[in-house]
Parts: sequence; C-alpha cells; structure tokens
Amino acid sequence: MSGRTPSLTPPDDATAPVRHPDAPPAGELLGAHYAHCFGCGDAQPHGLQLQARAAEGVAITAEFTVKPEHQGAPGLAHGGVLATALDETLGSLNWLLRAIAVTGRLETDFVRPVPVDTVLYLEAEVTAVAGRKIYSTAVGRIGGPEGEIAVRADALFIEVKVDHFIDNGRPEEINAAMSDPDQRRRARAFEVNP
Ligand SMILES: CCCCCCCCCC(=O)SCCNC(=O)CCNC(=O)[C@H](O)C(C)(C)COP(=O)(O)OP(=O)(O)OC[C@H]1O[C@@H](n2cnc3c(N)ncnc32)[C@H](O)[C@@H]1OP(=O)(O)O
Repeated sequence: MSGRTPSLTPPDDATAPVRHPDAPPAGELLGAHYAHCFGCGDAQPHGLQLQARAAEGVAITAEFTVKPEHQGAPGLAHGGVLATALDETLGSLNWLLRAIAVTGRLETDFVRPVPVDTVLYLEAEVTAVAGRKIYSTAVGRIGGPEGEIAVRADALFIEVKVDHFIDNGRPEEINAAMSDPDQRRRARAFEVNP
C-alpha cells in the first residue's frame, strides 16, 4: 500500500516531460555516468553495476543482479541496496532530458523479498516537470521483465548546475574527474563545461 507524500505530487502548473532531441535512441545502453558510481560504475567491484538502457519516451529500463555482497537478511537483498537500484535507474532518466539533477526525495515500497542471484528488472519514467523539479516513478520486477513487482518508488529530482558537484565533492575526486577525458565527454553530453 503506497501513501505518497504531497511533495511527490506534481503541481497544477507542471508540464509533460520532453525527450531531448539528442537523447540516446530507444534500446541503446547508456553506460556508466561515472566509473566509481556505486550504482552503475564498473570500477566498483561490490557496487550494483546496474546497466540502464534508453526506452521510448522519457523512460528507461535497467537490470541489476543481486550479489552476495548486497545481502541484508541471509540470502536476501538489503532494502537500501534495492533503493539504490531504484535511485540509480531514476537518475539515469537525466540522460533523456539532458538535465543534471539530483535526488531530493525518494519514496520506496518494498513489496516482495528479493533473493541473492535474482535479476531485478527495472523500469522508470519521468511523469512531469515543474521548473527545476522532475517527478518520476519506477518499478522493479523479479522473475522476468514482466514478472511480479518487488519494489517501486516515486521520486523528486531537482535540477542543479555542474557547480553543485564542483563545490560539494571532495577535491581529490573532482580533480580526477575533471582531468579524465572520458568523464569530460560524458559531461559534454549534458552540454555543460566541467
Ligand atoms: C546521467 C547522470 C545520472 C546520474 C545518476 C545519479 C543516480 C543517483 C542520484 C543520486 O543519488 S543524487 C545524490 C543524492 N542527492 C543529493 O545528494 C542531494 C542533496 N540535496 C541537495 O543538494 C539540495 O537539497 C537540492 C539540490 C536537492 C535542493 O537544494 P536547492 O537549494 O537547489 O533547491 P531548493 O531548496 O531551493 O528547492 C527547489 C525546489 O525543490 C523543492 N525541494 C527541494 N528538495 C526537496 C525535497 N527533499 N522534497 C521535496 N521538495 C524538495 C523545494 O521545495 C523547491 O520547490 P519550489 O520551487 O516549488 O519552491
């Protein structure tokens, strides 16, 4: 039973999301936005290494396999890890809007336990935009892409400038990212100058 908080309901003046003309085509794998990201980075051996793919509209699909390192209770995924999978999938919607946005609010329903070795099939879409506020929703299914819903979330992302990361991130990682040509290329996809 989901009891969504008022701040996750778009205001009356919200508009439908617009897919950016240069968004990756439906079916394209997005790749990691940052190699050290706990959600999607391939330089994080215990991370989720979630793989997201552009879908039609302003929507994403993603898959994540629960590893033994992701346990909470014996043999079951930790709820925080599942929330991370939802957060990462919802965050990947940024690629389709070509906006830089961070999670302001993430409300998660844990509907079924998710055992280790399970593939979680995620779908997320932007439902509305109001100024800097981006409203989105996601589900995670088990047993196949059409399987039972195990987790779901509603989220509010807030659009930020790239300075959000430069001003707040630890200088060591910020400097490394800014001197990495691959990272600069990914930042350019959002038409910003790191
Ligand atoms: C391709 C890239 C893929 C990226 C994938 C990333 C996946 C992972 C995503 C994440 O996990 S991001 C990391 C977790 N999030 C953060 O670290 C964000 C920490 N929070 C902040 O930095 C600031 O609170 C934030 C930037 C979100 C907002 O601060 P601001 O000063 O910029 O905005 P402000 O407080 O003026 O709020 C702007 C609007 O949003 C609303 N708002 C902000 N935070 C809210 C909140 N938490 N709940 C509800 N509403 C919120 C706020 O009420 C207001 O509404 P109105 O315009 O109608 O007045």
